[in-house]
Amino acid sequence: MAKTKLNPLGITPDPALLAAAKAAFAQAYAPYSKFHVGAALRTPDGQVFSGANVENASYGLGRCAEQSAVQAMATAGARTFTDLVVYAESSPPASPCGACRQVLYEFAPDARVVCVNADGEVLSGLVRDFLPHGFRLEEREDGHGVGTE
Ligand SMILES: O=c1ccn([C@H]2C[C@H](O)[C@@H](CO)O2)c(=O)[nH]1
Ligand SMILES: [Zn+2]
Repeated sequence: MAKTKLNPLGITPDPALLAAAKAAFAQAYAPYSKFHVGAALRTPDGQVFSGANVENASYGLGRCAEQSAVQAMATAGARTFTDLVVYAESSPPASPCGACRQVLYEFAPDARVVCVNADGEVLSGLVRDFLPHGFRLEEREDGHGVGTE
């Protein structure tokens, strides 16, 4: 596939991850924005975790789909992922917000991100492309937060 400005990785979403992201999308709780999003990621050993956006009457407490998926992964004991698919029906596809980029960067700065919509439009990049100079324990030399986890 030819690389485009929005899809520099020149990739299409993994079918299993796309199916999981669509299933999560169907469960999104977004009565305020009406903007449904589903996300699914795969760990190096092949486990798939998904999440949807979950909003709140106290708007600022809403949780994005990408963060929901990362929370599911971490809660299951997994600590990194190789691929993330984000599904929404917008054009261009939903792109992870700044907060999500930092949450993704914590666990998988080198993961591939593929954002896609119902028409198959793709927005892609590595997590580190979405968040240049991200803040991460392993990449710091000042000993910040070095612990046992
Ligand atoms: O990549 C994105 C972009 C937006 N949202 C959610 C946040 C909010 O619930 C709604 C509108 O921004 O969509 C996500 O979950 N992921
Ligand atoms: Zn977000």
